[in-house]
Amino acid sequence: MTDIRALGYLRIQTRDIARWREFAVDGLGLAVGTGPEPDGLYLRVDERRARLIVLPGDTDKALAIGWEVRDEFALQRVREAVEKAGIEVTALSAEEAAYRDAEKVITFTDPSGSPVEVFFGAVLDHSPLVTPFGGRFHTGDEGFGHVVLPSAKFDAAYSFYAEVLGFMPRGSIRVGDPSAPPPYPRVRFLGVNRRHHSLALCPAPPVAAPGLVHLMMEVDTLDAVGQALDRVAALGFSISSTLGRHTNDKMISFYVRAPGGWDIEFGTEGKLVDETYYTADEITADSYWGHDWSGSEPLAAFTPPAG
Ligand SMILES: Cc1ccc(O)c(O)c1CC[C@@H]1C(=O)CC[C@]2(C)C(=O)CC[C@@H]12
Ligand SMILES: [Fe+2]
Repeated sequence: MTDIRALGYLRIQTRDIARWREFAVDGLGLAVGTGPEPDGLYLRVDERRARLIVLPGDTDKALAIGWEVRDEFALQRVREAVEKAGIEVTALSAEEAAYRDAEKVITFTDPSGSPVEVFFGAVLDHSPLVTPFGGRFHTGDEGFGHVVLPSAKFDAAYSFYAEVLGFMPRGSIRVGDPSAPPPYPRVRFLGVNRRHHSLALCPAPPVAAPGLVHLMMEVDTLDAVGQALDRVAALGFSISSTLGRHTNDKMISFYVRAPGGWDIEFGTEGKLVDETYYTADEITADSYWGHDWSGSEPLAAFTPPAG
């Protein structure tokens, strides 16, 4: 069992915060929340002040993947486990934790180089959540959603999340050349709660930015998914994958390119896992239907910069 309860938040940096606002608010239908940076875009989908924090900067990249634990004792156990694995951990000051709307936060870099924060004591916003198009997001015990991270040190990263942090393996899919001999490169899915996966690791070349393949957010109806698809398409955002239903979590989703070269997966009907009976299986198709990626622009995480 793991002390990690859920994906809590994602903080990113972008060169084009105005376009990000159009994308997230006018397109995906997230509510505008509040936060400490006057120029920051704080995006709210539930009773947390912000789940997705977008800050202006000179590159597009992930600043922090925020994982949540239940209390300070769990946070201390995580800290000890990570340090025992030989990774340096920083305990943030009370001011730095308040900046993240948490009571206590530790930070470290995972074996692939992704910036990780682990926190407890999320600060809540009890004001009514008014999303611009009435969309209702599925978070709660299942957390914010899932992230897919590129990894150039796949085996070390997988072992770290599964064996040090205690994420539960939730199966895999082979990727790359189907005629290549074993060992097969795989995307591996990992869960920390009843959401099928809160994290997936994807083998990738060593590319500096943005450090994200996608972030998945879940809404409560198929109509809300379709309406968001219509809006982002009308706003000129590139649809990376058509609508489809995944074979592992059974989610119906589409993928759209965010400013910065990575995707948001926007879906519904994700199936809850009963860990009592679950086994980590290998899926041989990503979807029962749909999910046509042929129109996708290349993901920055798989594309070394020119020159
Ligand atoms: C297969 C699958 C199941 C559940 C998900 O939430 C999900 O995002 C995926 C797709 C993962 C997908 C993949 O398996 C092969 C490589 C892909 C196409 C990418 O390059 C991004 C998404 C990746
Ligand atoms: Fe996904």
